[in-house]
Amino acid sequence: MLAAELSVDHPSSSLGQFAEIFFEPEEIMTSAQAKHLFAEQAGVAIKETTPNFGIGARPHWLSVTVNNPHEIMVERFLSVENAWLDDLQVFVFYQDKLESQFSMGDSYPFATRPYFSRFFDMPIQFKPGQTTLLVRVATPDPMMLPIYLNDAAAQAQRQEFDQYSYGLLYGFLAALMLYNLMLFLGLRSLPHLFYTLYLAACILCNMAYTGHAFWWFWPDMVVWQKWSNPTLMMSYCVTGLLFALTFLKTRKMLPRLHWMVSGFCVLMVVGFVGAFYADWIQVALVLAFIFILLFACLMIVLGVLAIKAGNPSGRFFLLASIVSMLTAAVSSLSVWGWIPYSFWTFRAVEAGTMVEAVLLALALADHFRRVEKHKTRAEGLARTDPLTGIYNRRAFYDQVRSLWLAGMTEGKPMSLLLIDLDNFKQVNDNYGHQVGDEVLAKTAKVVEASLRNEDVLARWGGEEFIVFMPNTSLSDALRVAERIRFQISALAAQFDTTQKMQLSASLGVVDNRSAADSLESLIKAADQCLYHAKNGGRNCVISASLSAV
Ligand SMILES: Nc1nc2c(ncn2[C@@H]2O[C@H](COP(=O)(O)OP(=O)(O)OP(=O)(O)O)[C@@H](O)[C@H]2O)c(=O)[nH]1
Repeated sequence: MLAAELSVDHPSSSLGQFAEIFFEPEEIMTSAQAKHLFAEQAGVAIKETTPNFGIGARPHWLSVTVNNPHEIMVERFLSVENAWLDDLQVFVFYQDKLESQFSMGDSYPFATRPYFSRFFDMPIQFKPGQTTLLVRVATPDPMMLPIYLNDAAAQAQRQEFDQYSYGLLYGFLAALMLYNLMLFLGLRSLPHLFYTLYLAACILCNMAYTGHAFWWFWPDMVVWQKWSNPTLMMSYCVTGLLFALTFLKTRKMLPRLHWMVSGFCVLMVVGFVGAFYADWIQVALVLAFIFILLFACLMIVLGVLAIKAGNPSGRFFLLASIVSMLTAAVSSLSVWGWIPYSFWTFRAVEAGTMVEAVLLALALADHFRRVEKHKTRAEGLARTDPLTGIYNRRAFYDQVRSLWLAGMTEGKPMSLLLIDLDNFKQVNDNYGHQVGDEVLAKTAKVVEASLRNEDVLARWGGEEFIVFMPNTSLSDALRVAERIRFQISALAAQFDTTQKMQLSASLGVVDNRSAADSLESLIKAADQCLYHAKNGGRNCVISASLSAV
């Protein structure tokens, strides 16, 4: 015997370091032939906690000798914690006699398993003394063999942790997925749809390779079970890239890369569909693994180039992709046997998926916030006069219409002022257009300073301003108008010009009682007053019911 024997008294023992191993020659062997070969020392001790023979390995046989030092029979669970093996046979020999045997794997319906679990678990009775376990594994998938012998308590503990941790993972991803679906339905934005699909593919892909999906969703569909892993891996990559392309707006910002990535996706999918129809599962698996590897690299390249092209949301995206790639690399390398397999290295990708999902959700939120900010700014700009910073004509109507209607309904007094700078053409001609602009901006400031918060001031045209004053009688409005006229005249002193500046304004003032039954007619009446003020010699206030003040 090359390997040490294992005692039943070590719960959660990993079988790898107690196993001898050989790979099966061309023809399928019986358990008796295999046992004979092991007896002739054809096996080698592997001394690794988790034996790993990579993708497409030939069927392997393992032999482990288990010692029960007690005088009574004890029960232990043999647990092969790899959910994707196609064919697993376990033979239990006691004193050279075959006591029991188990056949299971992805190529058998789930119901044939001796114990309902996502892994390959089986209860084994160990009689006093030595028992030999022979295990035969055949699968085109990565042949990684974390095999444990657990007592009932350790088995229950492992299962409990397994269930809680996957409950947390699926619950978290499903909640995020539904939330993004709602956002898509509400906002109709494609990145939210593809992110939802990406999360769905991510959950399903994880459920497939962890064996949950076979157990819960398709326990009798052995052919689909065989194809589910590579198919869902492909779906994961395709939806992830669709999300990246739409989210990073590559079609507009990085068109060449956009078409290259899209073409690559199509090529991979066509290749995969071909392999599916030809029933080349190994080709499909290799394609899926290559796609996953390139997918991780592409996501990082897309993130970097998007940031370079000036897309600020690319930062969260890049961070998410780096986390995802690093953790996926740890898990993949442990599955392929390039770094030691352990619970943590295998499940690193799941922790990475959760972090990635949060970062991508943040990326979407950041993108949404930027779009909203841009929209609000654009809306603000569309409503603001750029020179003076006050409302423009359109915004004036938007603001005042509802105030006017409310005032009319409640029978409140409302007044309106039209202010026009006098001989403004001369200001431009004498001091230049730039000084003219400054005069306009300062006029807006002094008028604004003379008003209450509820009054609405806007630039009505070139050198003309309008003020709507809710809850204001004509006499109050006249007082304000007069103050404004005075302050505009005083503005001239603020300009240090060689030739003393002459500045004044004419104002037309009306109220709803004396002048109008609609906002338009109120403005028209104020305009007429202004016309009279200009004709009357300028630098004065004319109201609808009063003569010049
Ligand atoms: N600097 C500057 N000038 C402007 C702006 N908008 C309009 N103007 C000028 O304002 C002047 C208005 O001229 P007019 O309509 O003849 O009026 P006015 O010279 O003020 O004469 P009255 O209104 O009759 O007192 C024109 O010369 C326009 O070029 C602007 O945004 N900046």
